[in-house]
Amino acid sequence: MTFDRRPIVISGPSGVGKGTLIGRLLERYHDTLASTISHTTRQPRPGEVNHEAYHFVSIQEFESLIKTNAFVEYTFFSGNYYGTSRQTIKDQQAKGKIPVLEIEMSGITQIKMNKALDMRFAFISPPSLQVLEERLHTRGTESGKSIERRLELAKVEMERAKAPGFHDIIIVNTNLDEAYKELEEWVCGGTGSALATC
Ligand SMILES: Nc1ncnc2c1ncn2[C@@H]1O[C@H](COP(=O)(O)OP(=O)(O)OP(=O)(O)O)[C@@H](O)[C@H]1O
Repeated sequence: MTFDRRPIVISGPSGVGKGTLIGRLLERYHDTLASTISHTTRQPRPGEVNHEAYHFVSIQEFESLIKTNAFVEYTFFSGNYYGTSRQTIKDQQAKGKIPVLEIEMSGITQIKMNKALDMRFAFISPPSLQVLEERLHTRGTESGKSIERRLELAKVEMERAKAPGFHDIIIVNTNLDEAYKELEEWVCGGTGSALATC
């Protein structure tokens, strides 16, 4: 039996529940799936451990990595760089794991432009922008301005996600358990089944 070992890319607007869904997936399938570790130039938050939460680097280091083509995708957001290195994908594959990437829209475009990369893409959508706004407020991690900016970006992402074939699956996260089940089925089952152990 052959299994689909392609890296899994999960995207969606900020606050839609990606982190929550991916957390569940990785907890359940930790023997098979592993999240990649991004590079960032932002400061670590309390409790964030270098090389676990992120690879924290200086702007100079990040820019020199860009020049050496070290990233499959990177972006500059809110004054900081964020990127996924080729190395973090290889590291997880070397451990026999299927890499799971959580990235935003421009990252997907960069990955899709690179024909040498073969990944599969899931988009997590909120039921509505209003619900998304409520979740961001409830999470309590963002200022009013930051929520506004995230909602603006969400509109663009949701519009872009409608383009046929841009994502392999769109999961509407209305009910968390149902959205999780749909994600798990996509990861584990159907044609191009990813996991032997699901
Ligand atoms: N189906 C759901 N119903 C209600 N609340 C939800 C649902 N899914 C997630 N949430 C809540 O919404 C908030 C945002 O979720 P989460 O932090 O996972 O989003 P995210 O997409 O990872 O955001 P970011 O990209 O900013 O990290 C959290 O407080 C989470 O508990």
